[in-house]
Amino acid sequence: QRFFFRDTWAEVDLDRIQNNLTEISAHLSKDVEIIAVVKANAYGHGDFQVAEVALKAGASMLAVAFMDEALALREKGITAPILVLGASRPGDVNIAAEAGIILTVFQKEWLKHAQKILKKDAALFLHLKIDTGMGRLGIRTEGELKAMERLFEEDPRLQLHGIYTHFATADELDDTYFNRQLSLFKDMLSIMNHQPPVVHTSNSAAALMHPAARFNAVRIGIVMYGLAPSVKIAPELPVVLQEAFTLHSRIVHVKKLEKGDKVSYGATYEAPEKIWVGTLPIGYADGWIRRLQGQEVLVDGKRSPIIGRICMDQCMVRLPYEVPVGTVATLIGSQEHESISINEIACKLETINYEVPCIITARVPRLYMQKGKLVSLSNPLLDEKSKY
Ligand SMILES: Cc1ncc(COP(=O)(O)O)c(CNc2conc2O)c1O
Repeated sequence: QRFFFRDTWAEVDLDRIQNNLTEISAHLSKDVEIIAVVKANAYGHGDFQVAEVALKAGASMLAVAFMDEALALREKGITAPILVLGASRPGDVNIAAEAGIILTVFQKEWLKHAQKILKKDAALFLHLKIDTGMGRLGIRTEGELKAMERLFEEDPRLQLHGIYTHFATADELDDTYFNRQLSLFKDMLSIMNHQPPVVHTSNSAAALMHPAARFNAVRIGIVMYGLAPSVKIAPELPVVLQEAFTLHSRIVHVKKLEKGDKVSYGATYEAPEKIWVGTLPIGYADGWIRRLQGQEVLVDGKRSPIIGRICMDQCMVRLPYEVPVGTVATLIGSQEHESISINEIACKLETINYEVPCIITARVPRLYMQKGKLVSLSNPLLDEKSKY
């Protein structure tokens, strides 16, 4: 395993990401564009690698959370349009304009400040965000909309390229609140002098469960990674998804404990009988947080519980029997007939599946697989310039 020196790694199956996206776009009508949401390092999967695959699979645009993520993709060679979904500073608009990055706007003052900063020949592409009930970012009144529209009409440097909103409950079975948001958005659209080129409201759940909300582009994140937007709608999804992210480590130490022997900080775990114990080089600084004590990992196809407190860089598991040092442990993924899904980890952590791949930190290298082969690897600790 060259280019990383600690035997813990994540594997990202790029074929699965491509297939998920192909499945989804086949389900949508062909006049609906896909905006691939690759923020937060593509939900922990690798922003550049996922962006490449998503664009190849037909996405026409990428979306990220803030400008740094957009500029990072540009520096890695991505030339496709990138929409920044979050807030940005008016002072940075020239950088965005020059890098062909589309910003989200939702305050008239921001727009007026940007006008003062923008170079005279700049072209700044903007998507106007409407807050129809998410309560996060966006204009909320028709008055704000008309005032902003006037600013766009009077200044050719400001290109109103899109308008969008975000649903708070698209992944729930009850669509009352969803329908209220959708109709508010349509009301706002209806008072505009003319509709911008790109109109989008849907995240994964809305794109798959609410065809009436598609307009001419959808913002696809979680289902591209093969994960369901929520446990509730998982059984209703009209496409088959394949999880793309797995997590593995190799046992670095094996020992037999006698009844009463202790394991890890606080000596909180006491061997109930003679047991075999393995040590894994993964801990809470890798995002494998302490709450995961007791979670099972797969060793030799058997579910093996993490015993004692999880340390910063290591944790211990109770082995089914003696296995050789170097045996692979699968923390997320499958071995033989057993599998541990991201959803199982999310349940153990009392969180949602989105959070799990996001919290696996950068010091866990990502290995990219295509057609079963390792095609690239990202290890921010030892990047391309490293001599190792
Ligand atoms: C504005 C916006 N559009 C689209 C998406 C993609 O959603 P999906 O992954 O469900 O398809 C997100 C994800 N935003 C978040 C996902 O988790 N927390 C968030 O704020 C978003 O914030």
